[in-house]
Amino acid sequence: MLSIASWKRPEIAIDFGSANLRIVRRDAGLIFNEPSLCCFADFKTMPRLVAAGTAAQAMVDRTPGKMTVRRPLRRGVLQDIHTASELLRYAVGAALGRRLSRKSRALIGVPADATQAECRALLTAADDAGLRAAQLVPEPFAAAVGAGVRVHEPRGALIVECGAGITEVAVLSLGGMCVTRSVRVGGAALDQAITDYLHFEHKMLIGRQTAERIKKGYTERRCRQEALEVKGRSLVSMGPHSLRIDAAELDHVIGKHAARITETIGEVLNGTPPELSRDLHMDGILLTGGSAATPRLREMIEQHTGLPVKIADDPSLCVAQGLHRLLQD
Ligand SMILES: Nc1ncnc2c1ncn2[C@@H]1O[C@H](COP(=O)(O)OP(=O)(O)OP(=O)(O)O)[C@@H](O)[C@H]1O
Repeated sequence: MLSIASWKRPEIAIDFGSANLRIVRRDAGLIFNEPSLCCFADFKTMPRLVAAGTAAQAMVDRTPGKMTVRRPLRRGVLQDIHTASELLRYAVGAALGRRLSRKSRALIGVPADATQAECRALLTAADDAGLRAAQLVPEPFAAAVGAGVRVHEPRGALIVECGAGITEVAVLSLGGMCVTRSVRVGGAALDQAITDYLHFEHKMLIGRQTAERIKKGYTERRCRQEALEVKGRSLVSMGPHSLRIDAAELDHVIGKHAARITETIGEVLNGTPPELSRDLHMDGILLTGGSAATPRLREMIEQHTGLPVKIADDPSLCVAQGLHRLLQD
């Protein structure tokens, strides 16, 4: 990873997530925020981009045989360089216009524990998309900056960046990361757990977008303990079907998912030097990322660690906002 201080000022920064791609410009802030998706025709033979971002999301699980919707990242890391460079080219073009995009230098967020091969793949995709000399920034660091943590002070701060594909836990102090761990689960794994639960317990098939809608609906209704209506296909009658599920049923699914995250936080706390631990006891834990709002996650972290837990303002935008501040430094 290159040092930010050695960088000739980049003009844009990219939060390239498993679920969403966000671009910020130094002088204008957030200028692009769309799903990380591309739809191709004839992907295996001669791939042709049909749609990207929001337009591609409308096509998920609705494509005919010749078309396929692809995600460039899975579990926080790049899996498909071609799709990634197509999406970056589309996003940078949409955000900046074609002429400008070809000359742009960029800062790109990357998981703190990404391997060298994963970092190289991301840089190759950026280069293929026409971006010059991209520089990588660890996402938990960017998230902390975006959430307003004074990262350069000699004081420990514990950040849990809860994304769609990966959850990263980091203790920061003096402008660096002292202890980091990640677990390759996030909001997408929770959507899958909800899908599996309905399949096995209610004999009902639902799509990925429905699972995500159920999760978000549950976030809103849980405090009122309201039941949720779910629509899908019955595995018994094989036809369209709807049913009502109680918030308590989803509590159980979410509890199992959140346990993997609390375990990772426990490992980080166990590996944190005593002076930093003292700071964490006073300041608690800060949750960032779109999945920070997941019900029970905050409660379970509080119960498991005994530390106070806060959710950042606009948690899903913390990485992008942090990258924006780093562009201005
Ligand atoms: N209100 C909500 N309740 C629960 N989950 C939510 C809510 N809003 C968004 N999410 C989830 O947040 C995730 C997206 O968060 P974010 O944009 O931070 O991820 P990302 O940066 O694309 O992923 P990653 O960093 O893991 O690669 C999705 O899984 C989405 O379902």
